[in-house]
Amino acid sequence: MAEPGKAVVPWRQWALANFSSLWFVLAPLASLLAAYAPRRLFQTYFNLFLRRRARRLLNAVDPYATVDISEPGAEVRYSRYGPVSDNDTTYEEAKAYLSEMACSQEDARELRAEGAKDGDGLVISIRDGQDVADEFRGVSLWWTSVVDEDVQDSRRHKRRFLRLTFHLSRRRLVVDEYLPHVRRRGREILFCNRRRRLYTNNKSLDYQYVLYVYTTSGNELISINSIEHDLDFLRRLIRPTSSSYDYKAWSYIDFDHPTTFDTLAMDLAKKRAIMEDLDAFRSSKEFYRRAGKPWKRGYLLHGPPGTGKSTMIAAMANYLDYDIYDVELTVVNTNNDLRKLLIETTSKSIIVIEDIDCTLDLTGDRARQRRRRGPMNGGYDDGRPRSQVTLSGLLNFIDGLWSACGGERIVVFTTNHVDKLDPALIRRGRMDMHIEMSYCGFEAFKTLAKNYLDVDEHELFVAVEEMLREVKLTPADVAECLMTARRAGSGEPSPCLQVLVQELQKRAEEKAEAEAEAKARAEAEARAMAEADATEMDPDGLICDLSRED
Ligand SMILES: Nc1ncnc2c1ncn2[C@@H]1O[C@H](COP(=O)(O)OP(=O)(O)OP(=O)(O)O)[C@@H](O)[C@H]1O
Ligand SMILES: [Mg+2]
Repeated sequence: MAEPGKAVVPWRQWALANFSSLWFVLAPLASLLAAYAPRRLFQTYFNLFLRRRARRLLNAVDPYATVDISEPGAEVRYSRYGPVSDNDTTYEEAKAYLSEMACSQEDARELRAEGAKDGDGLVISIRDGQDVADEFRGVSLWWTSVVDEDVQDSRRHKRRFLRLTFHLSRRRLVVDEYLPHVRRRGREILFCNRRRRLYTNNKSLDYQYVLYVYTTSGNELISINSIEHDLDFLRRLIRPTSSSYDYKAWSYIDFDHPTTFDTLAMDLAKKRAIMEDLDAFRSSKEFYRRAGKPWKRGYLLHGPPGTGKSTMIAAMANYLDYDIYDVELTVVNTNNDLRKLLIETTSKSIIVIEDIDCTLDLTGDRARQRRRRGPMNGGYDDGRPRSQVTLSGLLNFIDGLWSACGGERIVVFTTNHVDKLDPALIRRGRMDMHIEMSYCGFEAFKTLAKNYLDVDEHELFVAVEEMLREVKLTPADVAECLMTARRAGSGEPSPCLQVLVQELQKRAEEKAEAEAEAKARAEAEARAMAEADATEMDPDGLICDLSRED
């Protein structure tokens, strides 16, 4: 309502009267709208409509898509513990795949060669900017090596990519089938070209735990290495110091053992059975998957010292072309450390625990283990923390849930005293095949004679065969005899075999003496027992012998 005394001004009149002031407000707004709205409209329109159309148009002109596989390590990634190594192996796998292709294609003429990481070989790859064509299920694909100089990086880091170009309509085939095929084949090539390794575990970290105690005077650093309190509780509060970040669980050297199954001296039927078993294992990936079993197999090698248990492991590794992980249990602190070791092993490997009966207290007396260890830590042996690895930890190591990761692993235990081991440790399913490595038989001897003297037949063989039936000599002993004459300068087989025959004769005599002694001792004992029985039954000698006439 209008106020009394004041004329009613229509809004138009009011607007005209205030036009100049309104103009000042509206003009900038209008110009802003004029400038902004079309661009916004265009962008929306472009995004919704034109871009899609443009892409279609582009696809019609250029119907090819690309996938880049970049060299690892181009970007340094950081975790909260510091820089982390790039474990993506796709680039290396694709490079190995291309290397094989480049070597087999006549068109690929401009190649690059780099020294292989393992071994003396060269890795051939395509030169930057060069193309190599491939065909997969009738579809053509092209690979190019591309170098991208990262100008933002002050060190002008060169990033290399392997670029795969393919027709857009084949995208699913490339992603779902071709690239996995490239990785698989690349892995196989890398595996064949690599030098095999013999790993051994490093001593578990003695964590230098630190505890920050917040006090009124500031933070104090307290080392609690030897605190006899509930370490488990403290471990939840604290983290290991930074020295543990670069800790490596395994160290390795190139594995270059010359033993093969041909040079391994043992009963031929037994040897063949082992080789067939290994063959069956290697080719049974699908079977294990179907049967719901992790792809691994356990072998227990038992027998006296010097019968070739360690030699057998080398022969297995050479036969299967696997790496060896030699676990030294005494330097593994806890079951958890043991699990971590397992996780860091690769597939196609043999995990070995030698002399399992001697390494830890892993015999069946689990109650004694518990008493010895106490609830928290294993105490100390010679000032070093005693390993807390338990039988159950080891059982889990062999066939717990973690053991299934990776697949294609062989576990080998060796022992001189199979009877000392907990039956749970060596039951079938854990140690699937029990192999007894025994004293040297004639067949094993013939293998050693071939290895050391390069002879298949000799007149002394008959004598050796006869004596080996009587005398127990380990293959290590036989090998030593055959080597003795060689060391003395004779390369001829006869002197070497003579040494062996003499050794066998000596052992046969010792055996006969020992047997005679044992027999005499047994007879003496039997006589003593008979006399003692007689005295017990007739302490006063009253019973007379009626058969006697006087
Ligand atoms: N069966 C075998 N075939 C060929 N060589 C053998 C055989 N057994 C032993 N040798 C020879 O004897 C040496 C010792 O053998 P090896 O270390 O394999 O015995 P082992 O059974 O592992 O003994 P230990 O129980 O003491 O560990 C080997 O270096 C090898 O030269
Ligand atoms: Mg051994």
